[in-house]
Amino acid sequence: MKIYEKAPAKINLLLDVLRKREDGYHEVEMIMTMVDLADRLEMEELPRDTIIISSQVGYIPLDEKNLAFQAARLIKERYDVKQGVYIHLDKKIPVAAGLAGGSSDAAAALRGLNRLWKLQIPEDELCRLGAELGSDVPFCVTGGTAIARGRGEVLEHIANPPQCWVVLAKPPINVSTADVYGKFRANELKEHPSISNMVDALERGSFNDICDGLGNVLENVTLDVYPEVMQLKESMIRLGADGVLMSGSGPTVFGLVSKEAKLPRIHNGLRGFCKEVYVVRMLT
Ligand SMILES: C[C@@](CO)(OP(=O)(O)O)[C@H](O)COP(=O)(O)OP(=O)(O)OC[C@H]1O[C@@H](n2ccc(N)nc2=O)[C@H](O)[C@@H]1O
Ligand SMILES: Nc1ncnc2c1ncn2[C@@H]1O[C@H](COP(=O)(O)OP(=O)(O)O)[C@@H](O)[C@H]1O
Repeated sequence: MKIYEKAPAKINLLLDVLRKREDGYHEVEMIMTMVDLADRLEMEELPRDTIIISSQVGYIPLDEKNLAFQAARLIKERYDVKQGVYIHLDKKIPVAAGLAGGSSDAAAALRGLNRLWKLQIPEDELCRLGAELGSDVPFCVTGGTAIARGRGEVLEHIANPPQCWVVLAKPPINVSTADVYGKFRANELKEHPSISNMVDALERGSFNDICDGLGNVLENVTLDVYPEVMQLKESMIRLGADGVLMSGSGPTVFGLVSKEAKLPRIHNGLRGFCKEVYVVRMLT
C-alpha cells in the first residue's frame, strides 16, 4: 500500500527572541502559519527492516541526515515497528530557506507512518516525537496558525489569517539557522515586535493590521551578512506588496498581497533579479 502526505512550508508572521538559554537554544515567541507551497511524500511499506529515502532533487541528503529518515527511524524505534519504509520526497520547498522544508517533511513522515502502520499515536505525542527532531517540527505536525514558545515547540493555536496572496522570493544563498542564532545578540535588541497586537489583528481578521504588525528580530542578523536580502525586501515594497518580512532565519522574503491584480507586477519585477519566486495562497 502507498500513502501520500503533503508537507507545506511555514512562514513566521512574527519572530521574537527573548534570551539565550543554558542549553544553547534561544527562548522564542513566534507566530507561524502555513502557505500553499508544499513538498509531497509518497510512503510505501517494505517487508525488511530498512529505511530508504529518494528525491527528484540532488541537493538534499538522502541518508540518516535527512529529517524524514530521522522521523521514520524514531517511530520505528519507539513503537517497535519491524517493517521498513520507502519514502520518496517530491521537493518543491526551497532548501535552507527559512521555510521549514525539512521540518515539514519530518512532520509529514510522522503523520504518514502513523497511518501506514496503524499506530494510532495521538497528535500531541506526534508533536513530542517531532520536538526530538527539531524545534519547528511540532508546529509542522499540527499546521494551522500558532504562537510558538519555548524553543518553538510549545504551541498555542490561534485564528488563521484572512485569505490573501503570499509572494515568496528566495535569493540564491543558503542560510544556516544555527549561524544566525549564533550571531544574534539578545541584549543589543532595542525593540520587540508585539505578539499581542498580531494575535489581536488575526482574531479581528484585519489584513492591514497583520501587515503593520509583521516583525522578525533575526532579520537584521541575516541582512548584515547578506545585503541582497534587504534589496529584495525593498523591491517587494516598491513593487506594491502590502506587508513584507524575512521568514525565520532567512533568506526567503515573503510579501502579503490582498489584491490579485497587483501580482503580475510584483512577480515580474522580482523575477528580474531573483530566480526563485513563488506566488501562493495562505493555507487557511
Ligand atoms: C528560525 C526558525 C523560525 O521558525 O526557523 P528556520 O529559519 O530554521 O526555518 C526556527 O526557530 C528554527 O527551527 P529549526 O530549524 O527546527 O531548528 P533546530 O533544528 O531545532 O535547531 C537548529 C539550531 O538553531 C539554533 N536554535 C534553534 C531554535 C531555537 N529556538 N534556538 C536556537 O538557538 C540552535 O543552534 C540549533 O542547533
Ligand atoms: N527532507 C529535507 N528537506 C530539505 N532539507 C533537509 C531535509 N532533511 C535534512 N535537510 C537538511 O536540513 C537543512 C535545513 O533545511 P530546511 O529545513 O529546508 O531549512 P530551514 O531550516 O531554513 O527551514 C538543509 O541544509 C538540509 O541539508
